[in-house]
Amino acid sequence: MAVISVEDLNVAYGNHQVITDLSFTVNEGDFMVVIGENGVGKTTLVRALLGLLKPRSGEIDIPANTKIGYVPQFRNIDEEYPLSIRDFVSLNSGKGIIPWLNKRERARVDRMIRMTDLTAIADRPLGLASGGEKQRAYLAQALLQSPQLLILDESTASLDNEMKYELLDLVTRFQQDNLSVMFITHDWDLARHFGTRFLQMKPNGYNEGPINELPEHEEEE
Ligand SMILES: Nc1ncnc2c1ncn2[C@@H]1O[C@H](COP(=O)(O)OP(=O)(O)OP(=O)(O)O)[C@@H](O)[C@H]1O
Repeated sequence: MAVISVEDLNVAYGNHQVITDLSFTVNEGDFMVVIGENGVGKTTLVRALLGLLKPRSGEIDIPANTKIGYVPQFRNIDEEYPLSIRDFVSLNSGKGIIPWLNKRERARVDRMIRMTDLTAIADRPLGLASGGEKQRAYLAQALLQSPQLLILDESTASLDNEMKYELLDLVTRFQQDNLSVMFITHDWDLARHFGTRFLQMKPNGYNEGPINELPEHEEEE
């Protein structure tokens, strides 16, 4: 079953056409890698999928019961950021932060913190966490609502290589709960390692297919 299907999508900023006649589908259980060079329109696509940008034309079809979790590009959080990791994850409960959560909601937050290996540091301010810990906190926050689709927007860009693999390994653990993933990247090694399907965005068109059909990486003109 499709969790997102896109047909003939066109997105522009004023006169600057960024996405032209793009069609693709993400099905249940896919780890869809969206790959392409800088400036090709990957983030623009994500913004359109999240409803933050109105397409010029085309269809974005997301079934009514599909929730989307979103892990943004890594942003450095100020050391003085006051919320603890647990409070930061709780922000996505729709109820504000602990202690106003009920017992069930609190148990849910704790479970998510456990599943992202953050239990030992859950009371530490997020601002003092390492890059990888911050990413896991974003992941826990995004997964708190049990989304059917998780969009990771270059979330690994500022992590070192080992941490990138760790974070995505963790994401694949959640896939066993029928989570579909859309991973936006320009890292070809990560794409091949974790992807089951790919959408390649190029200045002159798009390719979609199973990951074993992802072409060799060539520098684009
Ligand atoms: N708000 C905006 N107004 C005008 N042009 C924009 C805006 N945001 C992005 N663009 C342009 O749209 C094009 C696509 O940008 P986008 O950020 O979607 O690319 P990307 O593939 O995500 O790039 P990167 O890999 O560098 O993050 C670029 O030429 C960019 O300069």
